[in-house]
Amino acid sequence: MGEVHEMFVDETPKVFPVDLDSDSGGYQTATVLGEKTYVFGGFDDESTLSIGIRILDKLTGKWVIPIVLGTKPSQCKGYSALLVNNDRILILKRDSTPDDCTWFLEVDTQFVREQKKILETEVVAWSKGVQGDGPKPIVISGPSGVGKGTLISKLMKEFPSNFGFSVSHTTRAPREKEKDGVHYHFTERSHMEKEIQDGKFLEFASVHGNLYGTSIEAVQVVADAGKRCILDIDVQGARSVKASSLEAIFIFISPPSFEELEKRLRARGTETEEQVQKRLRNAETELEQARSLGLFDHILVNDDLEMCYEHLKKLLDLDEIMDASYHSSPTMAEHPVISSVSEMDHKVLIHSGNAELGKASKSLSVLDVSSLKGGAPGRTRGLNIYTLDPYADVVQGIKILQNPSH
Ligand SMILES: Nc1ncnc2c1ncn2[C@@H]1O[C@H](COP(=O)(O)OP(=O)(O)OP(=O)(O)O)[C@@H](O)[C@H]1O
Ligand SMILES: Nc1nc2c(ncn2[C@@H]2O[C@H](COP(=O)(O)O)[C@@H](O)[C@H]2O)c(=O)[nH]1
Repeated sequence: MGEVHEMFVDETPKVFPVDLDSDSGGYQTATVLGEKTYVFGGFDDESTLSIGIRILDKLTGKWVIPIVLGTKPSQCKGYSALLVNNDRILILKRDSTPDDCTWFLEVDTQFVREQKKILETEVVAWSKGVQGDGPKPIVISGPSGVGKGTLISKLMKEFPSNFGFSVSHTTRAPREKEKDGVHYHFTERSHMEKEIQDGKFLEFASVHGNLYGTSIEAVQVVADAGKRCILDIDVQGARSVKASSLEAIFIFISPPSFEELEKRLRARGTETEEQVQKRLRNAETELEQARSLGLFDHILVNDDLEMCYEHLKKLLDLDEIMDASYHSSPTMAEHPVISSVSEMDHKVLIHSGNAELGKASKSLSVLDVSSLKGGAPGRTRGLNIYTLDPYADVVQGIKILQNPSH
């Protein structure tokens, strides 16, 4: 056995009730990170907890209501909260199903820091935990007319429950068969510019004379549906995503020749001659950038459509996706009654059990948070949870000391 660490298991939760003000309701918890204390909780009615958040800044002595990004967990009867990795608070919902039990409130992750800069105020972001290496979002780029949309449609049609399309915003006018909210969110430039300023976009770019962008919500909606997100964005957008906290796979679709690209773009018949010329000029730059930037993980040539589609499926490892644990959350008991959580060396010890049911109901799980991936917007992947013998003294290199007061 390797080195044995001592871990003191404190049966009292690492969260404490806070008396804020009378109208905020009963159960609240506080977690301290540096000069800030994150307080959340509060009952909506007598039995369920809705998680509202406020921050006490020790330096100013003032309470701040942060901007809360992401989809928050549904109401619950209680929760345990614990700061992990010094950048997010792990929330374990009590009496929840395993796939809705593990959440993170990101308070100082890369994504949150970026948003704080943009919004110039306090920001926190919710992210749901998923076990294992759930598949990454897919960014598909390539010149206009190369067939990105055609390939994505095929993928969504064949695997409707696996993939979800990130519906972008654009200031360009809708084409004849395009539907608002399905193909794009068609929007006024001034409105989109305001939303960009308000930090609602993960990325945006001026493409062929119009503004296009991926909102944080567009990505979140797909993750909330338990699906793998596909983004159809230009090379500038792909660069922004690469620089952001969204971990994705980057695929560039290339035409077999420039002549063929021109032919497809004209045959589609959706652009004016002037627009076609502009798109072709931009295609040259995009093709050049795809080769030189080292941004893309894969470059696929879309010559024969069926062949290209087969290659796409192969590189996305679709067989593996079918088995992937993307939909599953940590393997904890159904509706665990968590009695305490504590952390050491990126391992969170979770004691569950029901006092009324006695010893037999006790269980001890370890949640390894050492290699979390992704996060808001979307999902926190890479959770690893396993169950231990709650009465063992030494398990997996951790010496467990029971709290003498219990
Ligand atoms: N392999 C292929 N061979 C021949 N035609 C193709 C092939 N792939 C797509 N097309 C056709 O090319 C045209 C452009 O395809 P599509 O609209 O999917 O391109 P796109 O890359 O999504 O363009 P944009 O970026 O402008 O949205 C369509 O008419 C489509 O049917
Ligand atoms: N940077 C972004 N580019 C986007 C986004 N949505 C679409 N696009 C790209 O725009 C061009 C033109 O699209 P079209 O529908 O007008 O033909 C194409 O290359 C798309 O990939 C976005 O959100 N961000």
